[in-house]
Amino acid sequence: MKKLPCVCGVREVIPRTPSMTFEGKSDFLANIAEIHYASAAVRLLSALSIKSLPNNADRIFTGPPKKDCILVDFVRLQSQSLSHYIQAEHFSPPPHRDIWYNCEQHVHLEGCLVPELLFALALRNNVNLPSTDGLYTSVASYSAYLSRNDAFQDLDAFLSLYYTGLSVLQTQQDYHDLAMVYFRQAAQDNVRHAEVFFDPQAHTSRGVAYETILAGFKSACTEAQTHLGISSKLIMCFLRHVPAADAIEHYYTARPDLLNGSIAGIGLDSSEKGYPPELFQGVYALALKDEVRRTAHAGEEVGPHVVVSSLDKLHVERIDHGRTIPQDLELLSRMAREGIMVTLCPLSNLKLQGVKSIDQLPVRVFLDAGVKFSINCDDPAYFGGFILDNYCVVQEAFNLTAEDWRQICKASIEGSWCDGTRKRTLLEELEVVIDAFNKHSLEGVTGEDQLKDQASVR
Ligand SMILES: Nc1ncnc2[nH]cnc12
Ligand SMILES: [Zn+2]
Repeated sequence: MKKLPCVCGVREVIPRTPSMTFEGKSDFLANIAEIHYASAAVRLLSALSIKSLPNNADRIFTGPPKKDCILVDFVRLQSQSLSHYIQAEHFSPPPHRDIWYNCEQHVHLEGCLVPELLFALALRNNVNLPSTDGLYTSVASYSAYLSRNDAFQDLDAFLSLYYTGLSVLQTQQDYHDLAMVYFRQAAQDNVRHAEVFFDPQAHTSRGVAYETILAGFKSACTEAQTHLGISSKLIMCFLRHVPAADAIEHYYTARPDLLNGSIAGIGLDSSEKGYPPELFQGVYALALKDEVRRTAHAGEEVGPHVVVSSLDKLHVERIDHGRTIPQDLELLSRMAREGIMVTLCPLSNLKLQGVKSIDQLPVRVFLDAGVKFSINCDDPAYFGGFILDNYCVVQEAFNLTAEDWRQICKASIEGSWCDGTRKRTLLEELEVVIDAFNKHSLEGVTGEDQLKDQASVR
């Protein structure tokens, strides 16, 4: 059997030869020469229940994948048995991979605190992570951490883990590093414009200055633009479980940045049950008066009435999640009529038990009803993947056509808060990739040819 030159942690598999197969775990591990990219290595070892690195793969690299490597879908590795996964037919990339040219509007930067950064920052800042629930037992307890991620009962169970981990974030550099985890992956996933959430109250309540958080995130946005070509906007979210007066106080602290565009708008997140949108009418009225952009999480765990209240009482321009919208047919047609975009987060809804399977999400319903929506990753460090993983699971569940994807990618650009010039550029670029895809399809290029093309580009 051919020796693998290297294994990389991304979500698609490019076989060196279409016939390459492995007999099982031990064969697979025996043929890894190097594991490249720490997060992937950690996930791989965890997926295979391996406690330490195999002898012949004792070098772990960080940074972008090398060209000469085998790319492995670690996300699927976690959910399927290795023997199932390594069948040759699972080695082809999704057919529409090339036109997944996208914008993302629903990702929490705090939700990008991947285990390797979490534990590195705990060391860097001398933070003792709690071990009472057996979760953070040592700086090497990645597998405990990952297995916890697979067992969230609901949103609040996840949020308790999410807020606990934030204690490692202390300096401007920490916030910069956190945001760069997202932007680096986004660049690999073909994200061209990203609107990213952050929760200032979750940090100021621990004594971190608002200015520290903002400076770290802003410098990462600048780096993403300069080095990765990704434009971005910051959206500050208010925490529903914290009294609304605190949201108003934070609004005034951030107001100069909201008015000068350093922060593009406001959002509302955290526990949905028991904290109706009405509680936050005051702060949203301030934003409306200041002509500051507004969005809110609604319809993630609770029914469509919270979406209606968010529209009517908070005057939001977008709905984050909106999974339950189709339960109210009048609301469904209103969303289409008023062109209000929904930022769906498939893997998040799956992991937090909102749906039993991805095909229960309203992807086809929204497409047919003309509701604009984008596909997003929410908290990728916790839910098993970044944006492309979400695109992959949607494709698997709904078997969408190139035209469906065109509609989704177009909506994700049109529903963004970037200016008209940037939108036009992105829309033009999208048409170029779709034209190339259609031309390829007409010419009858086979999946295998596309695979070869992609492998040679890398
Ligand atoms: N999925 C989610 N819902 C509500 N608040 C959040 N904060 C981070 N992720 C969230
Ligand atoms: Zn969210």
